[in-house]
Amino acid sequence: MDRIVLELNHIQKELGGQLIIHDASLKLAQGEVIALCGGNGAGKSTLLRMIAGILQPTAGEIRIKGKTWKKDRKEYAHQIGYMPDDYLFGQGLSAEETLAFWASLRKVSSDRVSEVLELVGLIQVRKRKVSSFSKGMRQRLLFAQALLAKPSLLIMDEPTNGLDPYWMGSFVELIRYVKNEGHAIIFSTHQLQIAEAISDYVLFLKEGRIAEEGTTASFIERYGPYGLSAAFDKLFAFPDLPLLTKEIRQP
Ligand SMILES: Nc1ncnc2c1ncn2[C@@H]1O[C@H](COP(=O)(O)OP(=O)(O)OP(=O)(O)O)[C@@H](O)[C@H]1O
Repeated sequence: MDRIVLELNHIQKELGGQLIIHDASLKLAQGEVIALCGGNGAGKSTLLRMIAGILQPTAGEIRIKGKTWKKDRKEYAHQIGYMPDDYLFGQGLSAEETLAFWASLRKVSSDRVSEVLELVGLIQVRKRKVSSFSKGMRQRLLFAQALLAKPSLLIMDEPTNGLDPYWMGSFVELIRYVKNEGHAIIFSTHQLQIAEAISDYVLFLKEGRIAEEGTTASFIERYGPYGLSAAFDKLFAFPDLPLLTKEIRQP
């Protein structure tokens, strides 16, 4: 059986007359997690939006379980759960009403709404208006909507942004659970410790190109015990600025 869920073949994206993504190729199988890392403006969100079908590549092809957005839009969209990096919620709705609305669009049962509210720890506050939620609570609600239809492919743009240490740890546990259920996951993050904790494979994007890639173990082999953060420093540090973080990290 073919376990490949997501396939990118030589993707390019031009925006505003500029090439934002140069040539990205990757494969992601069932039960695998890929972390997209890189500096600000590297192209992570653009790449994830293309996978989610929100943007179309200028060149190259994206397949999800063999389907393309162009030819099989419905089947393609059906496989995806997408958590954007920012979202403006309907201000008058409660958490439960918000999820129930998304669930009805995706023909998901109300039992599943309660299940995901429980998973992300919002069941007690489900009747509260989303407008009263903190950033971290809104992130958890966005995560819950992405999980609603038990997608084959979970796409998340900076999912741990705004989470406190408790929910950060819980998020790691949740992703491990979702991974063990056989879902494929691709997400972007600036938090290298999160990439290290949950991903099988890490891609560093720099100026729209895949600058480094490999398993976290392979980063340790190549860059020493600080693996991903040493790779990040090499790829993205400004040579004229002192690397204070390095000193802080030294025991
Ligand atoms: N609609 C657009 N028109 C022109 N340029 C764009 C557009 N959207 C994004 N860009 C540019 O594309 C580049 C990549 O942006 P993107 O948001 O994908 O980066 P990112 O890696 O997600 O960054 P960050 O970590 O800061 O969120 C940036 O230089 C950005 O200015």
